[in-house]
Amino acid sequence: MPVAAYPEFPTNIPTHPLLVVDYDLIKNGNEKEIDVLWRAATTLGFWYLKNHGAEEDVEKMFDMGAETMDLPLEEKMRYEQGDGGSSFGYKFSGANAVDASGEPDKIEFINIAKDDALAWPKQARRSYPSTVENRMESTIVPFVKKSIGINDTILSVFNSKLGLPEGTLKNIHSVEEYSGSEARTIKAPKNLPVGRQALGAHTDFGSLSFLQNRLGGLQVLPPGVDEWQYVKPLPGHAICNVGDALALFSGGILHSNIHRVYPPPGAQAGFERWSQVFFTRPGNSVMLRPLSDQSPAIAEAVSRLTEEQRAALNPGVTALDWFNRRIKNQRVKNRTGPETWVASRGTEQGRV
Ligand SMILES: O=C(O)CCC(=O)C(=O)O
Ligand SMILES: [Fe+2]
Repeated sequence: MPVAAYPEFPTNIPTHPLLVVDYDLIKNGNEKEIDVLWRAATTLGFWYLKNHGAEEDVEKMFDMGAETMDLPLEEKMRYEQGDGGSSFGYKFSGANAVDASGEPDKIEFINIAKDDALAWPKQARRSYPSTVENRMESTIVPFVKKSIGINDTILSVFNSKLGLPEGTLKNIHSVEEYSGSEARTIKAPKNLPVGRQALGAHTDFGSLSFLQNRLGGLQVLPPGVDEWQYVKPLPGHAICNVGDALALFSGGILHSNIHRVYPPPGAQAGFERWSQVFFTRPGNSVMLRPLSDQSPAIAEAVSRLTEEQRAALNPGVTALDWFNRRIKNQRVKNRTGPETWVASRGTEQGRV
């Protein structure tokens, strides 16, 4: 469980400064703040979000995560996500590869489907450990609803900036349709060897990620830069980022950036590292493609691309297929060789 006071992020380690976006201002339509958000989303694709109002919900999710990870491994394994490409449920440490050599990851997490949270007390997709189900009403449903509200607001800003007909992005991320949207609580053990990847380099599969972490370890490889850089956690600030689906829908205008998780730097390495994420992903049936027919700005962006880039933005699959392929090919159990890693890739464009 996150502790009250952690050692500071070391001052001698370079970090990548993210733009800070004030959610309150965004919600109130402040044009200057919307421009900051747009700049962040179309350059690195990562930004800090303050005044989002979800701090207490996130703390409770961390408590739920601690209760869940404290269960015996045998009990957690009854809810494991499996090797078939589904994400919901528990993932044990070492289930996924972190690179093309098949080196296993060092994190465990619990993924809870937005569909299960919203259907509660009915079961929509699957069952979860008692520590999850006992906190569904008090902790998970409020966190999921708040995260959906925040990500929907951001999607509506992108919708208008992209010149899409009103409600286009909201409709393809409809809460009614089953989707890969989920809450994830992650635990990485303390004292990992320096330089050992806890979570391999990746772009996020879906549209928007709303992330909270307390210790360093998250790194980004910014466009045009060859060195990985830490993103420093700031108290009270979420870290938000664009995922692959939005990059494809927007014809590459919105940027889904590669990131990974290393052990926390300096004295922070001696502590368990916890993160809490909500991933907004498109409805399962939605085709991933640039929405050029609905936005002159997207059509224009696509017209400037090379044939190869255009093909990469048109994978010809639904969100569900995209998502399943990426998850399935990450699993060490499904690995045949480096080609399995390649098959798990999204919009990284060969950068990992
Ligand atoms: O733990 C973190 O800081 C990042 C986690 C992440 O990138 C992910 O779960 O996709
Ligand atoms: Fe990620």
